[in-house]
Amino acid sequence: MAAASVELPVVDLSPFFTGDKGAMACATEAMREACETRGFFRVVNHGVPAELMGRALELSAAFFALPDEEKAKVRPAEADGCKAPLPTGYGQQAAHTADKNEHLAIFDPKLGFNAYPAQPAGFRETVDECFAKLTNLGLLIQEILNECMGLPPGFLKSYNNDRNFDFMAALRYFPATEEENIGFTEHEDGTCFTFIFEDLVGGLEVLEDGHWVPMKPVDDDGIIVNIGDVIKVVLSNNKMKSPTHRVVRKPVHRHSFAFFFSVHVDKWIEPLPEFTTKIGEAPHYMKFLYGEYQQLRMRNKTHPPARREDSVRVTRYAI
Ligand SMILES: O=C(O)CCC(=O)C(=O)O
Ligand SMILES: [Fe+2]
Repeated sequence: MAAASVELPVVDLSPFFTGDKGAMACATEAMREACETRGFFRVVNHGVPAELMGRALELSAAFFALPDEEKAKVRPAEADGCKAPLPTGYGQQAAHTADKNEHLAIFDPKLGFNAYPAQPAGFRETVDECFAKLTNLGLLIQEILNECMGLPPGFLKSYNNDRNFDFMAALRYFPATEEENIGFTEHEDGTCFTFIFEDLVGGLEVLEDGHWVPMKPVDDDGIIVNIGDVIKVVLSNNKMKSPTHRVVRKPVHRHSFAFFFSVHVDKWIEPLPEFTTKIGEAPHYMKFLYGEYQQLRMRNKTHPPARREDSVRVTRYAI
Protein backbone atom coordinates (compact mmCIF):
# COMPACT_ATOMS: atom_id res chain seq x y z
CA MET A 1 0.00 0.00 0.00
CA ALA A 2 1.34 3.45 -0.87
CA ALA A 3 2.24 5.61 2.13
CA ALA A 4 0.01 8.61 2.79
CA SER A 5 1.51 11.78 1.37
CA VAL A 6 3.02 14.35 3.68
CA GLU A 7 2.09 18.01 3.82
CA LEU A 8 5.16 20.00 4.74
CA PRO A 9 5.11 22.58 7.51
CA VAL A 10 4.51 26.03 6.00
CA VAL A 11 6.61 29.05 6.97
CA ASP A 12 5.08 32.38 5.95
CA LEU A 13 7.87 34.83 5.16
CA SER A 14 5.67 37.92 4.76
CA PRO A 15 6.69 39.38 8.17
CA PHE A 16 10.28 39.66 6.92
CA PHE A 17 9.06 41.94 4.15
CA THR A 18 6.68 43.99 6.32
CA GLY A 19 8.97 44.16 9.37
CA ASP A 20 6.39 42.78 11.84
CA LYS A 21 8.77 41.73 14.65
CA GLY A 22 6.34 39.48 16.56
CA ALA A 23 5.37 37.59 13.42
CA MET A 24 9.04 37.32 12.42
CA ALA A 25 9.80 35.59 15.71
CA CYS A 26 6.93 33.11 15.18
CA ALA A 27 8.10 32.31 11.64
CA THR A 28 11.67 31.82 12.88
CA GLU A 29 10.44 29.43 15.55
CA ALA A 30 8.38 27.49 12.97
CA MET A 31 11.48 27.20 10.78
CA ARG A 32 13.68 26.03 13.65
CA GLU A 33 11.17 23.34 14.56
CA ALA A 34 10.96 22.19 10.91
CA CYS A 35 14.77 22.10 10.56
CA GLU A 36 15.23 20.08 13.73
CA THR A 37 12.46 17.57 13.08
CA ARG A 38 12.30 17.04 9.35
CA GLY A 39 14.71 19.26 7.41
CA PHE A 40 12.01 19.97 4.83
CA PHE A 41 9.48 22.80 4.85
CA ARG A 42 7.65 25.05 2.48
CA VAL A 43 7.92 28.81 2.36
CA VAL A 44 5.14 31.08 1.11
CA ASN A 45 5.12 34.85 0.51
CA HIS A 46 8.79 34.45 -0.27
CA GLY A 47 9.27 37.27 -2.78
CA VAL A 48 9.64 35.06 -5.87
CA PRO A 49 6.66 35.85 -8.12
CA ALA A 50 4.44 32.82 -8.83
CA GLU A 51 4.11 34.00 -12.40
CA LEU A 52 7.90 33.86 -12.81
CA MET A 53 8.13 30.29 -11.47
CA GLY A 54 5.23 29.20 -13.68
CA ARG A 55 6.86 30.77 -16.73
CA ALA A 56 10.20 29.11 -15.94
CA LEU A 57 8.52 25.69 -15.71
CA GLU A 58 6.66 26.24 -19.00
CA LEU A 59 9.78 27.37 -20.83
CA SER A 60 11.86 24.51 -19.47
CA ALA A 61 9.15 22.03 -20.58
CA ALA A 62 9.31 23.58 -24.08
CA PHE A 63 13.12 23.30 -24.06
CA PHE A 64 13.22 19.67 -22.90
CA ALA A 65 10.62 18.77 -25.55
CA LEU A 66 13.14 19.71 -28.29
CA PRO A 67 14.98 16.90 -30.13
CA ASP A 68 18.08 15.56 -28.33
CA GLU A 69 20.42 16.98 -31.02
CA GLU A 70 19.10 20.47 -30.33
CA LYS A 71 19.43 20.14 -26.57
CA ALA A 72 22.96 18.74 -26.87
CA LYS A 73 24.04 22.03 -28.49
CA VAL A 74 23.50 23.85 -25.22
CA ARG A 75 27.08 23.65 -24.00
CA PRO A 76 29.33 26.42 -22.67
CA ALA A 77 31.27 28.11 -25.51
CA GLU A 78 34.58 26.75 -24.24
CA ALA A 79 33.44 23.46 -22.83
CA ASP A 80 36.95 22.30 -21.98
CA GLY A 81 38.25 25.56 -20.58
CA CYS A 82 35.13 26.39 -18.58
CA LYS A 83 36.11 27.08 -14.97
CA ALA A 84 32.71 26.29 -13.50
CA PRO A 85 32.99 24.05 -10.41
CA LEU A 86 30.43 21.63 -11.86
CA PRO A 87 29.35 20.81 -15.43
CA THR A 88 27.17 23.55 -16.91
CA GLY A 89 24.70 23.50 -19.79
CA TYR A 90 22.54 20.56 -20.83
CA GLY A 91 23.16 17.06 -19.54
CA GLN A 92 21.47 13.70 -19.29
CA GLN A 93 22.30 11.16 -16.61
CA ALA A 94 24.52 8.46 -18.10
CA ALA A 95 22.66 5.32 -19.19
CA HIS A 96 24.56 3.13 -16.67
CA THR A 97 23.30 5.12 -13.69
CA ALA A 98 20.00 4.56 -11.91
CA ASP A 99 18.89 8.19 -12.28
CA LYS A 100 16.61 8.90 -15.20
CA ASN A 101 16.50 12.62 -15.72
CA GLU A 102 17.93 15.37 -17.89
CA HIS A 103 18.89 18.82 -16.73
CA LEU A 104 20.21 22.23 -17.60
CA ALA A 105 22.59 23.77 -15.06
CA ILE A 106 22.74 27.54 -14.54
CA PHE A 107 25.28 29.49 -12.47
CA ASP A 108 25.17 33.17 -11.59
CA PRO A 109 24.85 34.79 -15.04
CA LYS A 110 27.59 37.31 -14.27
CA LEU A 111 30.22 34.51 -14.02
CA GLY A 112 29.90 33.81 -17.75
CA PHE A 113 29.69 30.01 -17.32
CA ASN A 114 26.18 29.61 -18.65
CA ALA A 115 25.00 28.25 -21.97
CA TYR A 116 21.40 29.04 -22.91
CA PRO A 117 19.16 27.53 -25.57
CA ALA A 118 18.16 29.83 -28.42
CA GLN A 119 14.64 28.41 -28.16
CA PRO A 120 12.15 28.88 -26.60
CA ALA A 121 12.25 32.67 -26.71
CA GLY A 122 12.61 34.32 -23.32
CA PHE A 123 14.33 31.33 -21.70
CA ARG A 124 17.50 33.17 -20.77
CA GLU A 125 15.79 36.24 -19.28
CA THR A 126 13.41 34.06 -17.29
CA VAL A 127 16.00 31.72 -15.76
CA ASP A 128 18.35 34.62 -15.02
CA GLU A 129 15.54 36.43 -13.22
CA CYS A 130 14.74 33.25 -11.27
CA PHE A 131 18.40 32.94 -10.30
CA ALA A 132 18.49 36.51 -8.98
CA LYS A 133 15.23 36.15 -7.03
CA LEU A 134 16.23 32.79 -5.54
CA THR A 135 19.60 34.23 -4.51
CA ASN A 136 17.78 36.98 -2.60
CA LEU A 137 15.53 34.39 -1.00
CA GLY A 138 18.62 32.36 -0.08
CA LEU A 139 20.15 35.36 1.69
CA LEU A 140 16.95 35.83 3.67
CA ILE A 141 16.69 32.13 4.62
CA GLN A 142 20.36 32.20 5.63
CA GLU A 143 19.67 35.09 7.99
CA ILE A 144 16.67 33.33 9.52
CA LEU A 145 18.64 30.08 9.92
CA ASN A 146 21.38 32.07 11.62
CA GLU A 147 18.79 33.12 14.17
CA CYS A 148 17.32 29.58 14.41
CA MET A 149 20.79 28.26 15.22
CA GLY A 150 21.38 30.92 17.88
CA LEU A 151 24.52 32.18 16.13
CA PRO A 152 25.86 35.74 16.46
CA PRO A 153 24.08 38.07 13.99
CA GLY A 154 25.49 37.77 10.47
CA PHE A 155 27.64 34.74 11.34
CA LEU A 156 26.58 32.53 8.43
CA LYS A 157 26.88 35.39 5.97
CA SER A 158 30.45 36.10 6.92
CA TYR A 159 31.25 32.37 7.25
CA ASN A 160 30.70 32.17 3.49
CA ASN A 161 30.07 35.44 1.75
CA ASP A 162 30.95 34.08 -1.68
CA ARG A 163 27.87 33.27 -3.73
CA ASN A 164 29.76 32.10 -6.83
CA PHE A 165 29.26 28.43 -6.06
CA ASP A 166 25.47 28.50 -5.99
CA PHE A 167 23.75 26.99 -8.97
CA MET A 168 20.35 26.11 -10.31
CA ALA A 169 19.13 23.16 -12.36
CA ALA A 170 16.08 22.89 -14.56
CA LEU A 171 15.14 19.20 -14.41
CA ARG A 172 12.95 16.89 -16.44
CA TYR A 173 12.22 13.34 -15.31
CA PHE A 174 11.28 10.73 -17.91
CA PRO A 175 8.03 8.78 -17.58
CA ALA A 176 8.30 5.58 -15.50
CA THR A 177 8.51 2.24 -17.28
CA GLU A 178 7.01 -1.07 -16.14
CA GLU A 179 10.45 -2.18 -14.97
CA GLU A 180 11.76 0.80 -13.05
CA ASN A 181 10.77 4.23 -11.84
CA ILE A 182 13.77 5.90 -10.19
CA GLY A 183 14.21 9.49 -11.34
CA PHE A 184 16.76 10.61 -8.76
CA THR A 185 18.28 8.03 -6.42
CA GLU A 186 18.03 8.51 -2.66
CA HIS A 187 20.44 11.11 -1.35
CA GLU A 188 20.96 14.02 0.99
CA ASP A 189 21.86 17.37 -0.53
CA GLY A 190 25.46 18.48 -0.04
CA THR A 191 24.42 22.13 0.11
CA CYS A 192 23.66 24.54 2.92
CA PHE A 193 20.06 24.29 1.69
CA THR A 194 18.16 23.74 -1.54
CA PHE A 195 15.00 25.29 -3.00
CA ILE A 196 12.66 23.28 -5.18
CA PHE A 197 9.67 24.34 -7.21
CA GLU A 198 7.87 21.91 -9.43
CA ASP A 199 4.86 21.16 -11.64
CA LEU A 200 1.90 19.20 -10.28
CA VAL A 201 3.03 15.71 -11.38
CA GLY A 202 4.56 14.73 -8.02
CA GLY A 203 7.26 12.16 -7.28
CA LEU A 204 9.44 13.79 -4.61
CA GLU A 205 9.64 11.48 -1.59
CA VAL A 206 11.25 11.79 1.83
CA LEU A 207 12.54 8.92 3.98
CA GLU A 208 10.93 9.10 7.41
CA ASP A 209 11.24 6.35 10.02
CA GLY A 210 12.44 3.95 7.35
CA HIS A 211 9.48 4.59 5.00
CA TRP A 212 9.34 6.54 1.77
CA VAL A 213 6.69 9.20 2.11
CA PRO A 214 5.49 11.05 -1.03
CA MET A 215 5.32 14.81 -0.79
CA LYS A 216 2.21 16.42 -2.10
CA PRO A 217 3.11 18.63 -5.06
CA VAL A 218 3.02 22.26 -4.05
CA ASP A 219 0.06 24.04 -5.61
CA ASP A 220 0.05 27.25 -3.58
CA ASP A 221 3.04 29.00 -5.19
CA GLY A 222 5.18 27.82 -2.30
CA ILE A 223 8.82 26.84 -2.57
CA ILE A 224 10.15 23.71 -0.89
CA VAL A 225 13.23 24.22 1.28
CA ASN A 226 15.43 21.24 1.93
CA ILE A 227 18.23 21.54 4.46
CA GLY A 228 21.59 20.19 3.22
CA ASP A 229 24.67 18.63 4.79
CA VAL A 230 26.77 21.75 5.30
CA ILE A 231 24.63 23.77 7.66
CA LYS A 232 22.64 21.04 9.18
CA VAL A 233 24.62 17.95 9.73
CA VAL A 234 28.03 19.49 10.01
CA LEU A 235 27.94 23.08 11.29
CA SER A 236 25.13 22.25 13.70
CA ASN A 237 26.71 18.91 14.68
CA ASN A 238 23.54 16.97 13.76
CA LYS A 239 21.14 19.27 15.58
CA MET A 240 19.35 19.92 12.32
CA LYS A 241 18.25 17.39 9.74
CA SER A 242 19.53 16.92 6.20
CA PRO A 243 16.72 14.69 4.98
CA THR A 244 17.15 11.67 2.72
CA HIS A 245 14.97 12.10 -0.35
CA ARG A 246 14.50 10.80 -3.89
CA VAL A 247 12.33 11.34 -6.94
CA VAL A 248 10.22 8.50 -8.34
CA ARG A 249 8.95 8.77 -11.88
CA LYS A 250 5.31 8.94 -12.81
CA PRO A 251 3.49 7.96 -16.04
CA VAL A 252 4.23 11.42 -17.47
CA HIS A 253 7.25 13.73 -17.59
CA ARG A 254 7.86 15.78 -14.43
CA HIS A 255 9.52 19.21 -14.40
CA SER A 256 11.17 20.94 -11.48
CA PHE A 257 13.79 23.56 -10.66
CA ALA A 258 16.31 23.11 -7.87
CA PHE A 259 18.46 25.98 -6.56
CA PHE A 260 21.49 25.04 -4.48
CA PHE A 261 22.67 27.57 -1.88
CA SER A 262 26.20 26.38 -1.37
CA VAL A 263 29.66 27.40 -0.10
CA HIS A 264 33.06 28.07 -1.68
CA VAL A 265 34.89 24.86 -2.65
CA ASP A 266 37.94 25.95 -0.61
CA LYS A 267 35.91 26.21 2.57
CA TRP A 268 36.78 23.92 5.48
CA ILE A 269 33.64 22.50 7.03
CA GLU A 270 33.47 21.39 10.66
CA PRO A 271 30.98 21.47 13.52
CA LEU A 272 30.90 24.91 15.14
CA PRO A 273 32.04 25.51 18.74
CA GLU A 274 28.47 26.64 19.54
CA PHE A 275 27.38 23.03 18.97
CA THR A 276 30.44 21.31 20.40
CA THR A 277 33.00 22.74 22.86
CA LYS A 278 30.74 25.54 24.10
CA ILE A 279 28.06 23.04 25.14
CA GLY A 280 30.35 20.19 26.11
CA GLU A 281 29.48 17.95 23.15
CA ALA A 282 31.92 15.98 21.07
CA PRO A 283 32.00 16.81 17.35
CA HIS A 284 30.29 14.16 15.22
CA TYR A 285 32.35 15.01 12.10
CA MET A 286 35.98 15.66 11.32
CA LYS A 287 36.98 18.75 9.37
CA PHE A 288 36.79 18.40 5.57
CA LEU A 289 37.27 20.51 2.49
CA TYR A 290 33.99 21.27 0.77
CA GLY A 291 35.41 20.91 -2.76
CA GLU A 292 36.67 17.41 -1.96
CA TYR A 293 33.24 16.35 -0.74
CA GLN A 294 31.62 17.82 -3.84
CA GLN A 295 34.02 15.96 -6.16
CA LEU A 296 33.41 12.66 -4.38
CA ARG A 297 29.67 13.21 -4.71
CA MET A 298 30.10 13.86 -8.43
CA ARG A 299 31.87 10.50 -8.71
CA ASN A 300 28.82 8.84 -7.13
CA LYS A 301 27.05 9.97 -10.31
CA THR A 302 29.70 9.41 -12.96
CA HIS A 303 31.14 6.18 -11.50
CA PRO A 304 28.38 4.73 -9.35
CA PRO A 305 29.70 2.09 -6.92
CA ALA A 306 28.42 -1.45 -7.38
CA ARG A 307 26.75 -1.34 -3.99
CA ARG A 308 24.47 1.60 -3.21
CA GLU A 309 25.74 1.69 0.38
CA ASP A 310 29.25 2.50 -0.91
CA SER A 311 28.12 5.87 -2.30
CA VAL A 312 29.95 8.73 -0.62
CA ARG A 313 27.77 10.55 1.88
CA VAL A 314 28.65 13.00 4.62
CA THR A 315 28.96 10.03 6.97
CA ARG A 316 32.36 9.52 5.32
CA TYR A 317 33.59 12.25 7.68
CA ALA A 318 31.72 11.01 10.74
CA ILE A 319 33.74 10.45 13.88
O1 LIG B 1 13.52 17.46 -8.66
C1 LIG B 1 13.33 17.49 -7.46
O2 LIG B 1 12.21 17.70 -6.98
C2 LIG B 1 14.43 17.22 -6.46
C3 LIG B 1 15.79 17.17 -7.04
C4 LIG B 1 16.83 16.90 -5.99
O3 LIG B 1 16.59 16.28 -4.99
C5 LIG B 1 18.18 17.45 -6.17
O4 LIG B 1 18.46 17.99 -7.26
O5 LIG B 1 18.98 17.35 -5.23
FE1 LIG C 1 18.13 16.60 -3.53
